[in-house]
Amino acid sequence: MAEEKMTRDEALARQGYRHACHVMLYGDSSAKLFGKIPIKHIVLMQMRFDGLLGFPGGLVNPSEETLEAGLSRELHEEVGVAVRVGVDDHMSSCVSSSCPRLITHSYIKKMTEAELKEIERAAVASATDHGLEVLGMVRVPLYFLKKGGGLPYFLSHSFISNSRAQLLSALRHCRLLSQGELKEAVRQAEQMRRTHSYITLAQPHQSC
Ligand SMILES: O=c1[nH]cnc2c1ncn2[C@@H]1O[C@H](COP(=O)(O)OP(=O)(O)O)[C@@H](O)[C@H]1O
Repeated sequence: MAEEKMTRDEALARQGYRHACHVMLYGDSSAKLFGKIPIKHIVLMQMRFDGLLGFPGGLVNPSEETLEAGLSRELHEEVGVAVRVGVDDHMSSCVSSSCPRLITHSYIKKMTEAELKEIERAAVASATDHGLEVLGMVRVPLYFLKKGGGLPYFLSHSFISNSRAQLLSALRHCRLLSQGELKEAVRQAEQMRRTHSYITLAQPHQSC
């Protein structure tokens, strides 16, 4: 089902909708996998309590706080350190195709490799949600290995709501991968789904 996109202001003007705000924290990296495959970028997602992948964030009530203040508060609970997200970090808003009367807001925030590593440490050491709502932060592999390893396999996992689409559009928007690489990763992921029936690709999940 196609998603209905809108600006942040249009979203806030909608009556009778709940708002969910999630952020892709990312940055550049000089690390190399096996000492030879450049990682190039760190992109953080998380394994949620329900076994689905998604971004850090949560529900925000705009009548009580701004979307960004609410997202920063949720982030603190999930990653254990204060990460300030602002209006400038907003990327897109759309009506959820899987949850009735929910608008999902997607944010992106670039950080240094050291800051991202600190978040990964704190997410285990001090985040109140660790081991409960959040089972762990995960890095998105942005490289391609033989037989679909790397990004294609990652994309064949199951994702909450529209987070898979949010990931793809954020990777495109930030130019972390080319349009051709993204198309190829999606193509391989779809092929895996067809050929390996034990892998289930994200269907709209009713987790509202
Ligand atoms: O990463 C995401 N991107 C887009 N929507 C998401 C993501 N994670 C969760 N959602 C949607 O937003 C709703 C609320 O998100 P979440 O479960 O993180 O909030 P909560 O911890 O405040 O309940 C979920 O029920 C789901 O429909």
